[in-house]
Amino acid sequence: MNEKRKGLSAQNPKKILLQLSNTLQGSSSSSASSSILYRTDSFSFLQMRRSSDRYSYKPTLQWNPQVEDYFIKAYGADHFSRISQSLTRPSCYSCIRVNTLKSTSDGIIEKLTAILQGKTVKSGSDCTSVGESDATAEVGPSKKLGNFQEEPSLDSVSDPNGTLPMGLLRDEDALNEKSQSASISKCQLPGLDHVLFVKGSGPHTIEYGDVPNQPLKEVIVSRKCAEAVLRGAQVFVPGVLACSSHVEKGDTVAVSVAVEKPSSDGGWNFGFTRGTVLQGLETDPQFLERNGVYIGQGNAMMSRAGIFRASHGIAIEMTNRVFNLPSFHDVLEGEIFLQNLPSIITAHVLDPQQGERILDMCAAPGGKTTAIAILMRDKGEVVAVDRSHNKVMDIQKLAAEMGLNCITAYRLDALKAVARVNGSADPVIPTRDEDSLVVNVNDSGQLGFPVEVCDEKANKNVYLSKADIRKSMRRMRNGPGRNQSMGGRVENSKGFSHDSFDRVLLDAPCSALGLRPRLFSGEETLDSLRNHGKYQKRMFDQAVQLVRPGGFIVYSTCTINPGENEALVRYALDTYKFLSLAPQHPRVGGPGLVGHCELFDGKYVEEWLRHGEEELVQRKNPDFLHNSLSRFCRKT
Ligand SMILES: C[S@@+](CC[C@H](N)C(=O)[O-])C[C@H]1O[C@@H](n2cnc3c(N)ncnc32)[C@H](O)[C@@H]1O
Repeated sequence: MNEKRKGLSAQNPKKILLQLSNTLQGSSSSSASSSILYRTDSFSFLQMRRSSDRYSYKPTLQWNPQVEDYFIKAYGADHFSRISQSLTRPSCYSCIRVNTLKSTSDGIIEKLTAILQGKTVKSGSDCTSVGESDATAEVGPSKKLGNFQEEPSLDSVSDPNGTLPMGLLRDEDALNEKSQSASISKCQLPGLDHVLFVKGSGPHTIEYGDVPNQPLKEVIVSRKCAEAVLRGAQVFVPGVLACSSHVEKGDTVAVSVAVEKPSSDGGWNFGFTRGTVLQGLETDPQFLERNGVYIGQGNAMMSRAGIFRASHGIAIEMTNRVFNLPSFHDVLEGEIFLQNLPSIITAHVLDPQQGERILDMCAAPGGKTTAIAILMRDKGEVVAVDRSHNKVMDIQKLAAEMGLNCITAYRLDALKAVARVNGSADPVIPTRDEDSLVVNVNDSGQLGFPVEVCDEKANKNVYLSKADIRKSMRRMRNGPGRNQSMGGRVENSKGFSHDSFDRVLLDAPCSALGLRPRLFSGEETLDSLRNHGKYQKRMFDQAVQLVRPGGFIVYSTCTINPGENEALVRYALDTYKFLSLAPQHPRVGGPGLVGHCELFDGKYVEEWLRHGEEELVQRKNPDFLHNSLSRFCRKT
C-alpha cells in the first residue's frame, strides 16, 4: 500500500503503480494485494485502457496480508479466492420471511406480485405502492421497489458441491434463464415454505456513454454507501464524497466508489476532502483505484452545490444498476421481514418450543428474536437483550409491528448476563429514551442534555461536551438515523438466574467477514480477529451458565473467520465437558474446519474441530451460507 502511494506521488509522474484488478488479470486470484509497476505517459494511460475496463464492476477485495495468509491456510488459495470474489457481490435474490401469525405465503406472493406490477396493495391500515419514497436514513434503502426489472439474471450464488436444496437459486440456473422473467418462489426446504425468494439480476454491463477526451459527469461515493447501493439503496447525501463540476439537478451521472486507505494516524480514510471537484483527470481522487468499481448510473436529485449543502435526502436516484435487487424496505410492514436465509435457519436450528423460556443474548434489531417467537406461535417467553439502548427500542418496535407479545426486550451487557445476586428474579430498572432528550440549561447556565447513565444512578443528569451537544443537535435536526428510534422506554436488566432458560441463542457480534456485498476488508488484522474471538468466548461463558441442564445453546456468527467459529466450538467443548455438539436441522451449510493453525510466527496455535465434529456444525458453503452455526446440548 505504501509502495503504491509512493508510485502515485508527484515526484515521478510517469510511474504509475497500478493494482491489478480482475479486469487486467483475466481470472480472479486471491492476490488482492498483487501489484505491478507500469511505465507510461500519464495522460495517455486512460486512452490506452479500454473504457469498458474502467467503467465496469470487477472489484478485488483487499485484505490485510497476514489475514489473507491465514485464510488461505484455512481454506486453500482457490477456495479463499472464490470466497473473496463472491463477497464483492450482493446476493442474487431478496429473501423474505412471512409472519405466519398474520399472513400466508400465498397471500404475500399475491401482494408482492401486485406491488411489483405497480398496483397499490393494502397492508394492515396502510397502502403500499411502487415508488413510495422517504429518505430519512443516512445511507439506507429507499422504500421504492424500483430497479426490479425483468432482466436476464446472473446471480452470485454458486454451489460447487451441487448440494443446494430445491428452491434456492444456483449460478447455472440463473445463467441458463437468460430470458426468464421476475419470479417469487417459496423455499423448498422442509418446514421453510414461509420463506420467499424474489430474484434479482446482475452484474449488468452499463453503457455510461463515455466519449474520448470528454470527461463524464460523475460522483464518487463512500464504500459503505456503495455497499448499500449494491443492495438496492439510493445514494443519500452523506454518502457522496466528490462530484464533477457543473452537475445540475436532473443530470445523469456515473457512480463509482472510493475505498478507505491507511492514514498517517494509523486509521483509515479516503485520502481526500468531501466536496472535492472531479475533473475527469488522473489527478482526481483514487483515479486508478476506481477502475472497475463503477456501480451504476443515476439522476442527480440536486445540483452539485445542493448535494454538499444539504444534510440529508437522496442525492442520486439510481436508474441503471450493476445489480438489480428488489428493495422491499418498509413494504407490508409486520406481515413480512427481510432476512437472509442463514438467519432464518438459525432460529429453526434453535428449535424453540411453545411455552419455553428462550434467551436471545445479542438480539437487535430482532430479526432472529421475532423468527423464534413466531416459531413458538407467540406462546412462551422470548427474552431479547442487547447492550444498545436504541437497538433495544428497535426490537420493541419490530415485535409490536409483527404483533408479537411473548417478546420482552431489555438493555443488558451480555458479558454480565448472569445476575450477581443468588436467586435474583431478573430485576429491571426503567429508563428513559436518550433520543427524546430535551435541551435545558444547568445550574451553571451551560447548555446541556440530560442523559441516562443506565444504572442505579439513572435519572441523574450528566452534562455533555460541546461536541456531544452538536451531535445531538444534528441528530434532532436530521431526524433519527437508520439505527435510531424516536421516543419510548427501555428497561435495564441486571441479569438472569443460573439455569433459567430452556434455550439460549448467542448470535455474537463478530468481524462480519461473511457479510456481502463487501468492498473492503483491510481493517481487520490478526490481532483484531483474535480479540473478537476472546469477546465471544466471554459471552459464551455467560450463555453456558444460563441454560438449564438438558437445554440447548445455538452459537452463530456471520464471519468466515475460523477463530470466531471452529475455535469457539473447540473452546466450548474443551472447557465445558457437560456440553456436546447436537445435530442441526435444517442443514444447508458445509462442514466445519478440522485441525489447527499456527499464528503469530508459531507463538499461538488456534485449535479447530476434531474429526467427527465437522458434520455437527454448519458453516459457510463457499458462496452461499454466509454464517456459521453450532448447536450445543447441556447434558447435566
Ligand atoms: C450480529 S448482531 C445481532 C443480530 C440479531 N441477532 C438479529 O438477528 O437481528 C450483534 C448484536 O450484538 C450487540 N452486542 C454487542 N456487544 C454486546 C454486549 N456486550 N451485550 C449485548 N449485546 C451486544 C450489538 O449491539 C448487535 O446488535
